[in-house]
Amino acid sequence: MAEVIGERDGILREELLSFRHFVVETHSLIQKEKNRKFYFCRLPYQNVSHIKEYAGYIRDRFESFVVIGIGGSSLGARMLFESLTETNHNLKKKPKIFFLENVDPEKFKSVLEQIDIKNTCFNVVTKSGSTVETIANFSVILSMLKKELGDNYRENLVFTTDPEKGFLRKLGNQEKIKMFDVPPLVGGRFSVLSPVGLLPAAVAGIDIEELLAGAKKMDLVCSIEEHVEHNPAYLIALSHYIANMRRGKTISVMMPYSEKLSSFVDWYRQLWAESLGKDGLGQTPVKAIGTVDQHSQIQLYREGIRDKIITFLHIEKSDVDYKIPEELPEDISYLSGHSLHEILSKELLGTKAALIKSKVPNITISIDRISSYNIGMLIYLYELATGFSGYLYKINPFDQPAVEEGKNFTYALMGREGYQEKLEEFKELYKEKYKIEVQ
Ligand SMILES: O=P(O)(O)OC[C@H]1O[C@](O)(CO)[C@@H](O)[C@@H]1O
Repeated sequence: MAEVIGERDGILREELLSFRHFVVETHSLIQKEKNRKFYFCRLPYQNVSHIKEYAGYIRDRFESFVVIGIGGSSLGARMLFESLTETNHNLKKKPKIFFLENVDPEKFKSVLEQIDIKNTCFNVVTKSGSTVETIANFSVILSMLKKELGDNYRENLVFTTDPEKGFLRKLGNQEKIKMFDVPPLVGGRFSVLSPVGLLPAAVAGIDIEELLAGAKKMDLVCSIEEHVEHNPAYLIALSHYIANMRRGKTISVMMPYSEKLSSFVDWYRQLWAESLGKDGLGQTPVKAIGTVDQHSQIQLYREGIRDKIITFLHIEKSDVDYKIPEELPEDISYLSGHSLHEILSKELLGTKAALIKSKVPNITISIDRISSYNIGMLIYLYELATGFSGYLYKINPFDQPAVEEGKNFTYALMGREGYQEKLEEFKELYKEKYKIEVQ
């Protein structure tokens, strides 16, 4: 706040409160939109027994589980897996879980080397049913499965896709493959609490009901409280908006003091970037990890260009911890008897103090521990903050029109039917701009 870091960089309480009427109006619009644009708000209330049941079957039957998807069709599931299972899950537990996102042959090879394809369930996740990377990875796997298993290949597949539209749904219907629905009103980056994220999470042994309970709790907090200072989602949205539009903080750094929350930031990056980056507006989300990036980025954050607002994620208690011995040489005896997690927390406090001294705006979100419930709360918090931000920036946070152009050129280059005109446009562009003739 301005009272701590001054008015040039900090937010004035009056400034926040001046949005009071806007917040009340937007709050009631959001409540009305919960069966339409804000349908993701309904996901915490769904019945998940069918997901749990099928996940149970997969857990009993397969040694490995591979999610084939990209963007909103994988980041959420990966975030749940990496934050809520043991760090070395794949070394200790079954089924081992993998993610095939990119079309990078090296990555593909490394996954293949760690699985026995006959004992692996592949979850192909794509809302549109046609994303190039997903369909390409899937096609290679499909031919391998057919070679290994003949007609029984179907048993090793489960699709998560639109309930009616798209190539994958058509194929699933034809081939009688087990399928789960992506709710049509929920876009990829808001879909982690649907089967997109819940099936892989349940297969990994995560308590998905607790996850939804946390999201419900956050929905409750944010539904009854329309006062800007008491609604955490609106507070996050407004403080970022004011920092961006009135203080020039065009970059939002998210810095968890926890390696396990690294992919929470990957998920947040898509949510914030793809939802709000429109009409020349938005804020660039950046990942930093405490304490590691203290030794890499903090010089810039404190004394470099003043374009950042920083969110720290603090975990109060760690499920594991290691104590530093009492008997240490005098030079380092200040560490005696302390623990690793204690140092992590103190370094966060130290970094925060240093940023405050340099008048860098920052927010701290504390959770008592990394649990399904708390991650459910955080997911819902950021999804709602993003949806609310759409009203602040006066943009539609639920589409991604600018992503399509690159996809269309790729289709054209890959020779997809109906994209001949796009190919001509591509060739023309290269000729004109780069003086390169493309064949
Ligand atoms: O689920 P799909 O349709 O494969 O899309 C994957 C991702 O691709 C995007 O459309 C961007 O290209 C994201 O919005 C989406 O999450």
